[in-house]
Amino acid sequence: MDRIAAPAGPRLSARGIGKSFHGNPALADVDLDLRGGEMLALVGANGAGKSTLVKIVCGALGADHGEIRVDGRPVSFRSVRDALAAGIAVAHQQVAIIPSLTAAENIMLGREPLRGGLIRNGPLYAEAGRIARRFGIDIALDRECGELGLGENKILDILKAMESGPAILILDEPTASLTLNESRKLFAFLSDLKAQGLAILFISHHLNEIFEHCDHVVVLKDGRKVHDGPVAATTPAAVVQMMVGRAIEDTDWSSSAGREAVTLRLRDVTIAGLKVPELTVHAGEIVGLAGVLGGGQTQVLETLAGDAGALAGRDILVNGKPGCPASVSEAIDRGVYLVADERLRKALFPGLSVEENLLTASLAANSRFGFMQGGAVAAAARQAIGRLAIKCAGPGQDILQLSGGNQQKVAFGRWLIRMAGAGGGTKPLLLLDNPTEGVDVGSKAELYALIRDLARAGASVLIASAEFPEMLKLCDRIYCIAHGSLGRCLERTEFSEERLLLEVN
Ligand SMILES: Nc1ncnc2c1ncn2[C@@H]1O[C@H](COP(=O)(O)OP(=O)(O)OP(=O)(O)O)[C@@H](O)[C@H]1O
Repeated sequence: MDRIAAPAGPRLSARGIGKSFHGNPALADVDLDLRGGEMLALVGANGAGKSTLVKIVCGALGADHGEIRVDGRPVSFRSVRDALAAGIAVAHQQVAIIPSLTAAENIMLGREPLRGGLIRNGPLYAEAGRIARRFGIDIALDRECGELGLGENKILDILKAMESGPAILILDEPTASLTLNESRKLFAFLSDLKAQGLAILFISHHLNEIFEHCDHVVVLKDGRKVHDGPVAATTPAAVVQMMVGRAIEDTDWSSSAGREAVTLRLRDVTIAGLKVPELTVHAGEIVGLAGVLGGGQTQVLETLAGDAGALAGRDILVNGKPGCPASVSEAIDRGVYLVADERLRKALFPGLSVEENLLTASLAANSRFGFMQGGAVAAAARQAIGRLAIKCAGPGQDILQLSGGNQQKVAFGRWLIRMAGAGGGTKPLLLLDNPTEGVDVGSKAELYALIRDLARAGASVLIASAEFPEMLKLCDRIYCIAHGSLGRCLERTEFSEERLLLEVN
């Protein structure tokens, strides 16, 4: 940990960094300075080049141009290991924690004290305890990580990254799926690390976090740096303007279409241990499910989308039809469309192109005698790419080459194409699980407008989001999950973040 003692100059300097992919520039001439004891926010719209810059700085990707210095000395990284040896550690968005191991075992993973080939538990717990105390962490070290909250797992993940004693820590969207309480714990931890002299590079789409916790902000737009200055010298509105080139209204996106027929009704059912005494959604309505992470919201949405087998119960109506769909294809035929969380694991097909991913739910509608109708297919994909402003080299690009936020838009676009193909007959029931994770503020507002317009045109929407402010903006009503049961349903007049937090804890 000695490396943390900060020198006067920047710990990390990048100069003139450039990178193109197949001739398309992702970064052009970017400079960045990061000092010890500073938390620097790197922001930009989806596809602006943030992850590419981080990958270059941490040795995962080579730059075409430019120079990186650590403590004033030029460095050349050929791997993440090289960057780690120079004192640069990264904690990625997805936590690399093994749920079946205890907190101590995860902290010590790969460097367990051994005797005769056997792990020595006493010294393992003693060393894990020493590390936890060193960073002021108060987590039960003998608990299995699967029983801990995501926020605690995120802190453990960062603790693991701290094991090499880095002077520079890079955090790529660390709060993307954390609730407010979990984010608070994480920021308290980061603030301690900063006080100890660590230099932190922080990527986030949450401007409130940046203005509350960061010292400096660098804005990227289309691969170029367009702003670099102290957070105290700017405003969220100015940063948004620089990122997306326009102001974003902070508005109410709820449908307020008036309640029509009930399209979704569950009464007295239990879904994966969560009691649901009653849940209703009307056509034209946007309804939220608020809970702590792992509260059962995902299981409710996946069950309704036919992804968890049949659901027994006498009073079940899903998109206007009795009973719960027993399979995903039955749900899709009923007009029940799920935008799943964890996009790369559940919502997208990693080996396929943007176009193929967009069309997977509409193959039948776009084929004739078993053959895909090339023209219709290409036109539908192009339209979705345009409507959602998906930044890609073209429809044939591999989905994995898109930035995270743009991948998320593809997961959404698939259902837009399906809805267009299905015509106006059956109105859809949209099930949205953290639908804007990793999406930038500008694109978020566009997705909110789209969801509201779909609801106003008669769709029913059920949404779960770790971002409570998102649900407060979008929903007409919100059900709160507490103590293993879907409980109180708040009307818009009762909405506030504090109230939601009180109801779900
Ligand atoms: N391996 C790759 N091959 C081709 N293009 C790529 C590759 N990696 C990134 N890109 C492109 O580089 C650009 C910048 O992407 P990057 O992931 O750095 O954006 P980002 O700012 O991190 O976006 P987000 O907020 O969505 O995560 C995008 O247009 C992306 O499609």
